[in-house]
Amino acid sequence: MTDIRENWIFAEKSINKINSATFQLITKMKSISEIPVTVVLLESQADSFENEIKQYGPDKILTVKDDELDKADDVSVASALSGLIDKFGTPISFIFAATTFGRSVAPRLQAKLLTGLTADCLDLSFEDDLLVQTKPSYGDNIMCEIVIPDFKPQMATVRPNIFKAEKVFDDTTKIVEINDLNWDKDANIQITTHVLPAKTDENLATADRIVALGRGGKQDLNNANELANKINATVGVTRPLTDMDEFDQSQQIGQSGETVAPDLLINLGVSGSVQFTAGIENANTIVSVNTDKHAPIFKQSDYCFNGSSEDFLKALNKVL
Ligand SMILES: Cc1cc2nc3c(=O)[nH]c(=O)nc-3n(C[C@H](O)[C@H](O)[C@H](O)COP(=O)(O)OP(=O)(O)OC[C@H]3O[C@@H](n4cnc5c(N)ncnc54)[C@H](O)[C@@H]3O)c2cc1C
Repeated sequence: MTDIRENWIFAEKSINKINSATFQLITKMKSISEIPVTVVLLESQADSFENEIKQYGPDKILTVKDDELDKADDVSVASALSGLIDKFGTPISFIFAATTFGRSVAPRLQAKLLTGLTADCLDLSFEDDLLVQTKPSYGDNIMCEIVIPDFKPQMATVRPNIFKAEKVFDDTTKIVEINDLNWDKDANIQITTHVLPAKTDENLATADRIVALGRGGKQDLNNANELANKINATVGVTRPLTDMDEFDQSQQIGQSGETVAPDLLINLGVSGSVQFTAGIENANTIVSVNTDKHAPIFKQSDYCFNGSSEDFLKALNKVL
């Protein structure tokens, strides 16, 4: 297979829109790549998501138009991407968002291509053509830099909301349309319809304001809900609270939950473990409430209230 001097990004689609993590990856790759950045987009004949993607300034978009592939499952998508590499050559790197879909497609493609993949990266950089992939390890206590010197494409999945997406205002993106890609259809699975998850209005990853409850704040759920309603915030939790009936895993913030980037984050009874703080690095203003004045969360907070979450919530709800 021939090598091509390009870095590729997989454009992930949620229902009827491009996942914002794709735009974040384009901005990041454009800032570190000295060679062209190409976005791979699979879409139906009627769609034109390339118009949205090109606002973020990739050098090229490979648009595969195929109504069947648009509805394909992760096994078939991996097959199609492998077919695309057969057709155009092996890029230097191929990057996916570390979403549920990206985490499923990327390793399937890696196995087909017999190359290396680093999952769940927090940062990327290049040393010439070598992609340096930074990811947390040992319970997030250290950051590892991983490289794949001997195989291509160098593959990585990157957590959403680590990088900021920025639109650009030049119109130089080249769009290449492909209408004849061969791919193996997975005969075992047929996707007949896409259904939006029930809680799209409370999506933590894109929420502007979050009230986060920890073990020290769980008894104040009613007051916390009242505050969240008043300031139009989404409620998130630390991992231990996902064992309670009131919460589920989709509300968990942190290393094994959501990475969030709100304008305002209010932590109530959250100690500030590294696994939790790994998910809040891009929050803008952090307010934390804790009865322990030495709680680690205070080190990462802009405003600290050393006291009980009950006192804090009652006082704040009263003035709002
Ligand atoms: C592989 C792995 C992955 C993990 N992933 C995640 C993850 O994604 N997200 C996550 O959150 N955790 C994760 N964890 C768990 C993590 O290590 C911590 O156990 C967890 O974050 C602690 O949650 P907490 O802060 O709610 O509880 P605690 O650590 O028990 O802290 C409770 C805090 O509340 C304070 N407090 C007590 N009473 C009050 C009160 N009345 N008012 C105000 N403050 C009070 C206490 O002083 C304390 O600081 C993971 C662990 C592992 C091993």
